[in-house]
Amino acid sequence: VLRRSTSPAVQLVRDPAVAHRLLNENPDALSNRPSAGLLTALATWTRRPDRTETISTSTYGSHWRSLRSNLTAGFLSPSRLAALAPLQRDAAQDLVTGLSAGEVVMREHLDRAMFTLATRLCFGDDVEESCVRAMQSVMDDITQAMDDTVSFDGSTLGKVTHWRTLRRLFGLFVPLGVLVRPLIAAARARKNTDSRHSYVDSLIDIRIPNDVDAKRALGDDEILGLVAEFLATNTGVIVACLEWTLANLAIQPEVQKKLRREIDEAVAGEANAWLSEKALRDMPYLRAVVLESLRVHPPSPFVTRGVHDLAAAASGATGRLRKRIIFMVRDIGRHGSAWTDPDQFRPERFLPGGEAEDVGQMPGRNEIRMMPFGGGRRFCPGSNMAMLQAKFFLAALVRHFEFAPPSCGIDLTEVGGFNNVMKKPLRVRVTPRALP
Ligand code: HEM
Repeated sequence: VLRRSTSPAVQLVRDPAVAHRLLNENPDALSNRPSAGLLTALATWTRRPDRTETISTSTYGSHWRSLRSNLTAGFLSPSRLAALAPLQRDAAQDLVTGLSAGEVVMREHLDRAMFTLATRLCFGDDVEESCVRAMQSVMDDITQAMDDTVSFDGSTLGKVTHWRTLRRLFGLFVPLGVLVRPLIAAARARKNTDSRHSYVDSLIDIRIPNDVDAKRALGDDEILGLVAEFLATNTGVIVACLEWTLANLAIQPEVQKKLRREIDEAVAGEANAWLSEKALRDMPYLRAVVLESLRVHPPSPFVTRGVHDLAAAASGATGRLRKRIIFMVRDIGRHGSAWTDPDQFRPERFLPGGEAEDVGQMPGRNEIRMMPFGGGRRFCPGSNMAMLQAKFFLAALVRHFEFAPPSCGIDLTEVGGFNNVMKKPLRVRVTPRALP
């Protein structure tokens, strides 16, 4: 009885047509994730959880809008994305240099490269290597603790377990803070200098609308939460996407060869050995390979929405959670009504003339056939950057190496958590290429 009276209803959505109808017909009701409200307050012992909100946890409204537009219109604007190139090249160069012939477990190399790049984007390029690795280790623990919250079912017993997991999760922000607070202080100290291009610099500058004093700056606790969100979103999901893509390329050498041909031709037209953002945009097969990987193995396997009490929402509060809707992103991308041979990895479907020639990374206006970056108002604001990173690193790897299955073969079993990663980290046989 208790369980029934306290647990919100849960609706699982696996059908692309139903996902499209729900998101299109209910943009207001589906503009929030389920709030953890009381549980978060208990776990953090804070009365003002709104003061530690990130973009993903903020309620739809002015606070969320300010944080999100700082990321999209400010930090991820096209000109800023173009300015990323040197940092990307350094990270790719380190990744390529670190790989040698033989059987290699790719995840540790990819994690290291992507995390180093993420910290540079976040804080600038003068963070000590030992600090970067220490942050990586704490962020690994945070990701693990987040995965442990996935099984929360809303039951009373679940709430007790969930509360403990949340406490552990929030406890990890203490060691993260020890590493990050000095970097925030250093960024505040360089406030009036020209070398201010990092995400933390942008967070120091923004002003948040506020009922009390019109606009206010973010405090260090809030910046810490946003930094953790940035480091997590810029590492785990992109690494998962690269790992799944390489696994499929190793299994299908003809797809790998075709991709390599396109990469070699594109590099031949470049002034240096790395592909520019413009060149990456003009590579249909590279785009098709990454999209097919995101369709078959979406790194974020589900997307949640919380339908809250509308009366309370009208007065600015989140309101009691009435219903939890879970869009099963993986099932949607493999639905038999939208795809032929949905489980097969076949990038050609995204090429002109293919069944998905008009499908892109975001849901279409008239239909949804896949939604690896979510949909509706809370779709992923980093999708363009994610595509750019995935394509750039994949092209660098396929240009410099050939990838083949190891003696034990490749196991495509998935682990369902917040991030959909390979159960057995990918091991591949790597052969360096003599570059043309
Ligand atoms: C392959 C890489 C990535 C994948 C697959 C991915 C996927 C997703 C998904 C499925 C969501 C939930 C969307 C929804 O609820 O409708 C999301 C949200 C989000 N992502 Fe990404 N993401 C990726 C990379 C990034 C990057 C690089 C950034 C930052 C630069 C980023 C920042 C965010 C943020 C801040 C949210 C919360 C948005 C909000 O609540 O308004 N993501 N992402």
